[in-house]
Amino acid sequence: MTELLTAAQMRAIEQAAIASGEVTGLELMERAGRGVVEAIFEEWPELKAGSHRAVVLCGPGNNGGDGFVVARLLKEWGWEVEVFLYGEPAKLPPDARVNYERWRGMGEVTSLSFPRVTEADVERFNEAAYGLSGTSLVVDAIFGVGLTRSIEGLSPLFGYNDIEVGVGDRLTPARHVAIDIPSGMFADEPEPPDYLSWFLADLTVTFHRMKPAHLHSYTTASCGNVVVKDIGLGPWDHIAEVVK
Ligand SMILES: NC(=O)C1=CN([C@@H]2O[C@H](COP(=O)(O)OP(=O)(O)OC[C@H]3O[C@@H](n4cnc5c(N)ncnc54)[C@H](O)[C@@H]3O)[C@@H](O)[C@H]2O)[C@H](O)CC1
Ligand SMILES: [K+]
Repeated sequence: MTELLTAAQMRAIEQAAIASGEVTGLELMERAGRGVVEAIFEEWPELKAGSHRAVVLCGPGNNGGDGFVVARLLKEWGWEVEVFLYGEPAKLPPDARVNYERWRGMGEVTSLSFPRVTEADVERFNEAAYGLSGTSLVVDAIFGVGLTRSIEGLSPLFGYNDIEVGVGDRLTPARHVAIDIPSGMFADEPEPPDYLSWFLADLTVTFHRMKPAHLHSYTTASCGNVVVKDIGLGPWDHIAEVVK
């Protein structure tokens, strides 16, 4: 079955799987994070060797939770990883909080002011992600299928996608990976809000099945290459049929 799922259908499938007692939200989050790292190395095999640097930008919900898992896994792989949080640790949902704490056991988190980022935040983030620090990968784990409101207030943070990365004197654009969907897009809408025209991902890793947002291509496709990773929700797929 390959048709698209809405955010509500995805949530219903996830809740049914968890309610069955056969899997926990935390296990799903771990599988999601592993799927993202797998997709990164499939997309860019050159990143499997040598030491690399990633900047992970986590948001206030479980999409951010996936980001903390990805940060931990890349660090375990030997990468240098810098993590930013747009959100409040105390208000993270339980599974994201567990992964926040697991990450904190091995690395720092730079908090951005919330809910409105400051110019200083943008400077700090751009320097980490696009200064001469040789960042090879930027992971967008701010918002996923739970985005409910416009994020225009965050747009300064996203202006970065056309800044090239200085690695020595060789400028190479950092690779942008979006977890689940590029932040700012609404899962059920194939067209992004117009203020999002500047945000492009090179790779979007989503879970279980594609959502309407993944069909979107904005001049150059804003999701980039979309990869669907199985996180073991197949047995509950039929739940989608009873959700509007
Ligand atoms: N469905 C699954 O099987 C799995 C999903 N995973 C990941 O979880 C996210 C969905 O997480 P959720 O917490 O529902 O939402 P988000 O993380 O996308 O963020 C929404 C979060 O932020 C708040 N919010 C919404 N809009 C705004 C705004 N404009 N400004 C500030 N804050 C905003 C909102 O209230 C929420 O709290 C999914 O995408 C996956 O990445 C699991 O990890 C794996 C299984
Ligand atoms: K995202």
